[in-house]
Amino acid sequence: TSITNDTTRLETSYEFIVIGGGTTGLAIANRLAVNHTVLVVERGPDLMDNEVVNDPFTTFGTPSPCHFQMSAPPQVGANGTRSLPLTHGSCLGGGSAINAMMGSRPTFAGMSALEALGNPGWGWNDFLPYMQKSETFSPPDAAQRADGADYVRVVHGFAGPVGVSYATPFVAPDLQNAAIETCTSPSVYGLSVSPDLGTGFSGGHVAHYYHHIHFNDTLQADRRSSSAWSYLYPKAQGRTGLTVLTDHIVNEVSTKGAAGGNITATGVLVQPTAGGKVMSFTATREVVVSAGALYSPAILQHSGIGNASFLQSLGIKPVLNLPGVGANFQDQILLTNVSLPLNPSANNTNVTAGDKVLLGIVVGHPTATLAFGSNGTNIIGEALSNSSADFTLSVGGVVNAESFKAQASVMADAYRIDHPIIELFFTPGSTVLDAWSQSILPLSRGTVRINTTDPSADPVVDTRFLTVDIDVQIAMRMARGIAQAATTPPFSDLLTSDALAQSGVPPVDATDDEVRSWVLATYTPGIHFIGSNSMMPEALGGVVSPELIVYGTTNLRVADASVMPLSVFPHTTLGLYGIAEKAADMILKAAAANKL
Ligand SMILES: Cc1cc2nc3c(=O)[nH]c(=O)nc-3n(C[C@H](O)[C@H](O)[C@H](O)COP(=O)(O)OP(=O)(O)OC[C@H]3O[C@@H](n4cnc5c(N)ncnc54)[C@H](O)[C@@H]3O)c2cc1C
Repeated sequence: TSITNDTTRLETSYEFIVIGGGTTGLAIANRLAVNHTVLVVERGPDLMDNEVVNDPFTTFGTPSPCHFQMSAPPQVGANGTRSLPLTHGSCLGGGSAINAMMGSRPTFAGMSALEALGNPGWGWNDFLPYMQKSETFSPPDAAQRADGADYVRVVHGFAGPVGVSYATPFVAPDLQNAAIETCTSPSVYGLSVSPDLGTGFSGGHVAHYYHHIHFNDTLQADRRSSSAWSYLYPKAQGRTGLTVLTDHIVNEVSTKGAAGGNITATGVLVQPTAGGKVMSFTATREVVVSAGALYSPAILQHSGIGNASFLQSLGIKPVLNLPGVGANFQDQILLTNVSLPLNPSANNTNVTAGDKVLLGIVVGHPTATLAFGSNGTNIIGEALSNSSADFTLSVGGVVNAESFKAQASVMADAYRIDHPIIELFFTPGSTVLDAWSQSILPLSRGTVRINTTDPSADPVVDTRFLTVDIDVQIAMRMARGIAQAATTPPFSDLLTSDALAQSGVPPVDATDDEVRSWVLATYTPGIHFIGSNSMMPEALGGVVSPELIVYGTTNLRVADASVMPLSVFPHTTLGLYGIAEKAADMILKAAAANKL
């Protein structure tokens, strides 16, 4: 593999060009380069030797040279609006080089919803083998098992590049077991204990959680399993056909095509990230856009692919009128910074974790019934069905009301099976224990739009968080779930008696108005951006087909978080490796059949 930031010695033609050397892009490039020439263009640098990036315990908010924040239009707050910068990774590995490595998978119900939205071949049974292909799962050792960790062998992979393991050492087992027991209490969510949250079954479970970290010495010991440390850097992953160009941005995809017919991607225009001369590279087979949900729609728009009248308003000549580009953008929301002071007498129980802190070592997933009572699925189903599309349509979050209704309908069906509605997770600290809660399947939709023809400028990402009432109702339930957990033994026994008041979370008996105000004043982005080039029928505002080919093109694919039309990955990364493996498989099959 050649990794360089110098274009002078590069070939100018490759069979495949992958835009973005992030989570999905490097995984796809690795598979294609086994028997094809591939150029990856990555905007950020190669930080292979940077120990801040490599160390799995420097996570989430730690200053890192890969860590960037995009400013975004203000969103709803308790008393007006709030500014919520959007965090993303820009270096080899992309988001996987800075994320919290919580190793989450979708459920059977979630993948059924994705399939029902018009995506045959994307159900759980089709998708599981691709998640397995990407993974080397390290079963818990005897000590971890004694502390409660478990797994279900048949759902895991044991020969893939991505290391997935329980934390080693198994931090704060007393906290973990107390948190699990508390989540089984009817006064919290009444969850049942699961051996493994990756089986596809949800049904209201809580479990010890694994992370995408190479704790397994056969891969890379104690390194985060970023896509760079999984699919690129290890010697076993070396590919003579693979060239990775860092510190350069793709300005646009070059295309040719007859009017009224499908267009063909012929290559990309590239310039140094720091500015400089524009160069052209040719792709003889396909161009794959993997620049993530914030940037991939912007690249298509700069290429003349998007809402034609919008592009014309910026002076860009439309190549393809595809109004869904940049619509359907979504993110889960997070209730975070809930720091519950630790009871000093609990120190002896091994709850402190020093600086070896991993986010979310215990995760609970209540269903609608467990969160909202025995009639919960009907309450949520009706709320979804009755949600008005008007506001979302007026801001361009969906291209038509049918799209909003179709998405609400498959979400209601997913909840009817057993899909989790909320995630509650626990994180150890030295003097505090943190409880966090995250929404899973939001219905609010925003937009990603360029506002200049300068390809190096960030797009405008208008998230429209919590603009559909059902999302606010679920967020309020999330806040109440944290309050209940913090006051229910044995978890509460680990905390000071005034821990909840210290954290600022409204008490269990707070009024709805108090809870709503606190939620609107404190929520943050979940940083699981998706949807801005959604895989769904074109009539619903879809941008790519189930084969991930951009509608109206012969050989332009998008494969990254932007293609997910629904947030069925509670955290995105392990699912995205599944998307990468499936995309590579489809691309290689098409190449072998000489279709492209
Ligand atoms: C702080 C944080 C914590 C997170 N925690 C978790 C977690 O615990 N578990 C989990 O599963 N997920 C987590 N996520 C989410 C997950 O990391 C992302 O969803 C995922 O990395 C997105 O992958 P992607 O391939 O779509 O895009 P990315 O990984 O973002 O890759 C896109 C790449 O494209 C590059 N690029 C952009 N524009 C251009 C251009 N014009 N030309 C060339 N290159 C370009 C970018 O620099 C980037 O490297 C977290 C994310 C963040 C930011």
